[in-house]
Amino acid sequence: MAQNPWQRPVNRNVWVLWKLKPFLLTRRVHLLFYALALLLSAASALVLPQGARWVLDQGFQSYSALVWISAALLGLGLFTVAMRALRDALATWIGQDVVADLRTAVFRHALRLPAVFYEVFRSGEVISRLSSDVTILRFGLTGVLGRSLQSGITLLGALALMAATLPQLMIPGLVALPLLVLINLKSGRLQRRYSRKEQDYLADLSAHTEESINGIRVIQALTLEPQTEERYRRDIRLLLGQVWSRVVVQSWSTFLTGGLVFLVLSVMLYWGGLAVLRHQVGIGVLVAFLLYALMAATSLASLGELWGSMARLAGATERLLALLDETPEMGAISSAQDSEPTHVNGGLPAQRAIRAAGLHLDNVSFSYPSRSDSHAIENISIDIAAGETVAFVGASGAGKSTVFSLLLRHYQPDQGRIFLDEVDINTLPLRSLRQQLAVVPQHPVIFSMSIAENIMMARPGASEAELHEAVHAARVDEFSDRLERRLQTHVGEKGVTLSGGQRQRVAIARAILRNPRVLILDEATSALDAENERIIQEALGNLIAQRTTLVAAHRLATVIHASRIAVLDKGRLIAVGSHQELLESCPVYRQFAQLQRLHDEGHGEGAEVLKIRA
Ligand SMILES: Nc1ncnc2c1ncn2[C@@H]1O[C@H](COP(=O)(O)OP(=O)(O)OP(=O)(O)O)[C@@H](O)[C@H]1O
Repeated sequence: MAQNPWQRPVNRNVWVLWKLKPFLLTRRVHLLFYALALLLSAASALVLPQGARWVLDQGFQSYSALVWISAALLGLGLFTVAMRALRDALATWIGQDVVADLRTAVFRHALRLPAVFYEVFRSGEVISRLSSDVTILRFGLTGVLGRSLQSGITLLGALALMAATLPQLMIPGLVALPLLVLINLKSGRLQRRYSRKEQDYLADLSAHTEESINGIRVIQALTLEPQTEERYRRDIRLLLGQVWSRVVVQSWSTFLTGGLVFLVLSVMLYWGGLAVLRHQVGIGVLVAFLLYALMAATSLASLGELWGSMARLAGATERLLALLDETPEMGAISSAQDSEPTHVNGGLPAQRAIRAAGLHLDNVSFSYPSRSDSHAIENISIDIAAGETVAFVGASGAGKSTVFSLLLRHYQPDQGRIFLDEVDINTLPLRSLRQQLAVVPQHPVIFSMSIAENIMMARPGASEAELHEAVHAARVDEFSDRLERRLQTHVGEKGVTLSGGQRQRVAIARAILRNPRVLILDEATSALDAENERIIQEALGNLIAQRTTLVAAHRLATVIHASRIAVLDKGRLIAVGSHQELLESCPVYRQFAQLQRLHDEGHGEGAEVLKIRA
């Protein structure tokens, strides 16, 4: 089972439920009515044994008394069930509302957690918390808390009325009480432990399920179905093992508590019966007392059971609230207006009237938190003028994507600063920074919606004309026009119905529509064939001409268009210059160019470009 710091919150105390107070307090009026209904339903239930006492002692003495008593029983019964119905309806209402708020708050927070968080925390676990833990909370808040309160009130009321009716008969109950409490405490503790593990195994199961379904093609291609199935079975077995242990403890506890309660009741009946036989007390008094004893015992047993459920509830609450305690990214976007790109060129077509931005990296070093012992990039300094196109080349793992992640502030440099137009990006609001940048990643993320919606998410307020302009510039229309529903075609989960190159074109259209000041192309055209890459390069040419562009590419044909080329080697910037300068002065670049030439000649692509430029 995977271990990570977030998986098992240390403190599982039921007092964690207190932390739900802010969510509950927004429903004060409902809570007030709920408390009233709870009190009244408990009180009316406590009156019933008094009615029984009266019936037995006086009810059968005249016809009119019998009529009155029957009518009173009907009235009291109706009142009790009405209060119960009101109590349950309010509990459900409040519980569902609170859970909806909590769920929204956690989801909202999860959207704003930094990249570092998701490196350690598997997305499946976040999903598990938002689904299975929320379900526990939903049933817990509506059922467990309400029933605990009801049982608590009934227990206190029944004990008080027992003491008022036949105090001496309470002795067997008082003797058995410590034993009952002990059994309940012990079983509660054990159940808590098992249910905690149960939740962790469940989180693991969801994470594995998500991973397997997401990677289904790899699993099928590697014929790993039996192994994956076996892992799933093992997860289920572990989960069931915990459930079984919990059920065994629960059953033993129910059996022992129930047995003890009936023992006590029998002793009470025997002693009380002797007093009735000796005419020391009326039969109605004894029946009322025994009814209260039964109520007290039932409430106590249900409180014991609820203790276990309360622990489950506390665990689920803690797991959800632990997410809320995580620190969001610095300057996280808080409202919808915050994330809307606010371009100065308003309704103008996307490509016009945007000012490029200058960039300056000043001695930047960074290590990923999970690999703090090695630098992903080290002492990088570079000045990039507004409107310039700089290509970053270097072997896989040299640090190209890391530079881009730092620019987007997904991570903070350990050392050094990054300036956008001479302003330290850390001093910029995140919204302002990110709306000036657009990234076309190597593996674009496509959502399960239409092609148009996927592109429009880059700028939700864009006009139809702007959308079509971006679609055409990125050559999306070349494949969308062949589809029956054109841009309205649904692309399936993660865009499975599109090819890699088509997904890249959708991402390029997004960037064009976003209309940024700095464009980042991270192997953006790697999945395109030479012909399509040439077409897209042309389209990007327009876009690139008016803004600062950073390109990471393995293909020389792509890199060669840049104004300058920056060569990265194991996280260090070892040379910056034009293609020709680097060919002459930088052995690493020369080797890269040679390898590319061989590759391009081997594939018959790009060689032309190389010859013309070199
Ligand atoms: N999230 C991460 N956690 C830990 N280490 C990482 C992470 N992402 C990248 N690295 C490491 O940082 C170094 C730089 O990676 P980066 O992705 O920036 O390289 P790259 O030049 O973009 O490579 P490629 O051309 O293969 O995309 C590599 O050693 C990589 O293993």
